Amino acid sequence: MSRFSGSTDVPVLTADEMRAWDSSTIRRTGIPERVLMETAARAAASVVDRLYPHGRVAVAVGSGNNGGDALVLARTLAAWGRDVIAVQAGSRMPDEALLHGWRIPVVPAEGAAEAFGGAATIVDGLLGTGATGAPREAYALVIRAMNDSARPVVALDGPSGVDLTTGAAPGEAVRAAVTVTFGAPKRGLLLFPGRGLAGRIVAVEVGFAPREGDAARLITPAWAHQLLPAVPPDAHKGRMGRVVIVAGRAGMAGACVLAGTGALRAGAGMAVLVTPEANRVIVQSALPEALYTDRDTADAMEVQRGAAAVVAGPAMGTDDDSLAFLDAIARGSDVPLLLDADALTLLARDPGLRERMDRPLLLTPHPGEAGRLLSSSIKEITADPFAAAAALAERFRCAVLLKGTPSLVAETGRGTRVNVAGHAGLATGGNGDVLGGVIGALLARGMEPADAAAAGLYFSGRAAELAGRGRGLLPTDVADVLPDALLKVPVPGSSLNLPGILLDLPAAV
Ligand SMILES: NC(=O)C1=CN([C@@H]2O[C@H](COP(=O)(O)OP(=O)(O)OC[C@H]3O[C@@H](n4cnc5c(N)ncnc54)[C@H](O)[C@@H]3O)[C@@H](O)[C@H]2O)[C@@H](O)CC1
Ligand SMILES: Nc1ncnc2c1ncn2[C@@H]1O[C@H](COP(=O)(O)OP(=O)(O)O)[C@@H](O)[C@H]1O
Ligand SMILES: [K+]
Repeated sequence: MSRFSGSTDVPVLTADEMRAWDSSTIRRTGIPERVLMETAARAAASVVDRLYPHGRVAVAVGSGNNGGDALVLARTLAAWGRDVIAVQAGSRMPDEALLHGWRIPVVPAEGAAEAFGGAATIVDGLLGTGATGAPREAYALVIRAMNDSARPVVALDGPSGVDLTTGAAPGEAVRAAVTVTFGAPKRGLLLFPGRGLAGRIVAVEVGFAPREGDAARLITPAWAHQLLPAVPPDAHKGRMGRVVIVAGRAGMAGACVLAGTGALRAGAGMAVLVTPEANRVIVQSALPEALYTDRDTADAMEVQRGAAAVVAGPAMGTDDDSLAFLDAIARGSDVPLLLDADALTLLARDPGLRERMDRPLLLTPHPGEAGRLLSSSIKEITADPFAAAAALAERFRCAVLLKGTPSLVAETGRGTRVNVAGHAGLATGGNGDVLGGVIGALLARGMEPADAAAAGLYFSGRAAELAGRGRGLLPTDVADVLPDALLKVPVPGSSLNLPGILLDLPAAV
């Protein structure tokens, strides 16, 4: 289960942004680089000592500052009484003065396999944010020895060989059990394959200045809960938001039921399901709390009267009749509109739909739908989802929730929000429908589209974590647990029980 500090603000940075933040902190605050390194390495030493308290620690040392962190960590653990050995991968060691006179045995890269074989735990201090391209030969040799050793590896800042901006691994890459990352999680740790290679991700605070500007940020529990509008004690159904859901062509009633359930479980005052007559008996039996409207005879303006938000698309169909109805819906009101699934395919076919509507808009594509909207391939979308989400937001002048691992929320002029709540048990058809309903309810409570999208992702992901059914999780389970996710702010802190942990994310399995 993901664990966070109480902070509302945890940036997610590219390697370049990290370096810029580094140097601006040093320039503005006068803190010496050595102090940042000392703080980072001591935090990592605490994690290593807490998780792996017994046996020898072999520390792989690169020639840059990531190697400097490794030397400080090695010296710190030695001073704490641990048995430590270093493996030198670069042609030179970082400044020996970092060892403060502690004598740590050092072996060359060729001795890595033996050194790792004789250790209980390995620390990867080869490459961090300064790496470019695939690890060169001596580094690759050490990385292979690490991965072959069957010992747990703790990576400093990131697993060496992973591009900390893109998550790509162009050559040999460390498979870490744990990554201790400094100051903020790096974007490349949250994107696959980097996410898979990083193992458990522990982000530690190391003394940076507050982060300004529009960098990407994590969707944290504290942030999501603080956004939720309070429920007035004298609430009535009219004030809690009426959500209109256009979903489910004939024979596809499930999408409509799931979206409606998501909306009501997330606290909507009323859900109106607009779906063909053929689905009526099913949706009314499955969700008697919702109102039913026959899509084939509905007037698009009339059906949106009194609505606070509209969700359109899940399994609604992509034929000409569906496009005509979507067009009428889009033009028929000015309350926030969420377009998902088939509505996105229709929008890709008729992008002019955007110009014909005048209302706050949120698109929630998966990479396939995003590819159709941007006329690019799924591969291009997933290679740089941050860029794809931003391009969609720009192109359609709206908020965009791009689904994936991780799912992202972008809007022009705002920092992208990154969701890390949830797990692969959500990869089941129907979870997108529940999510659409949840976001619809949040929109109906007056939240901004990008905020509603980000909060919807967090609360659905958190519900999936709380439901605890692993890969057997059903979308209805997620909906059932949603009220608990919405009610309870998780207690800050991680099982490491150390101060200064910003994020503690379990390994992706
Ligand atoms: N500067 C600071 O204030 C802080 C930096 N920190 C650490 O410093 C790291 C960044 O340090 P650097 O900028 O020195 O960069 P790195 O240590 O990540 O890497 C640069 C070194 O690796 C070599 N190198 C680059 N690509 C390579 C490749 N493909 N194969 C083999 N060698 C390669 C370079 O020639 C250089 O010697 C961070 O990841 C973090 O671990 C931390 O100490 C926290 C504070
Ligand atoms: N491995 C995963 N980890 C976290 N969230 C996931 C994972 N797989 C899917 N999800 C989430 O589940 C939802 C599935 O949505 P979608 O692909 O539209 O499904 P469908 O339309 O079939 O219901 C999205 O919010 C997605 O981000
Ligand atoms: K590293």
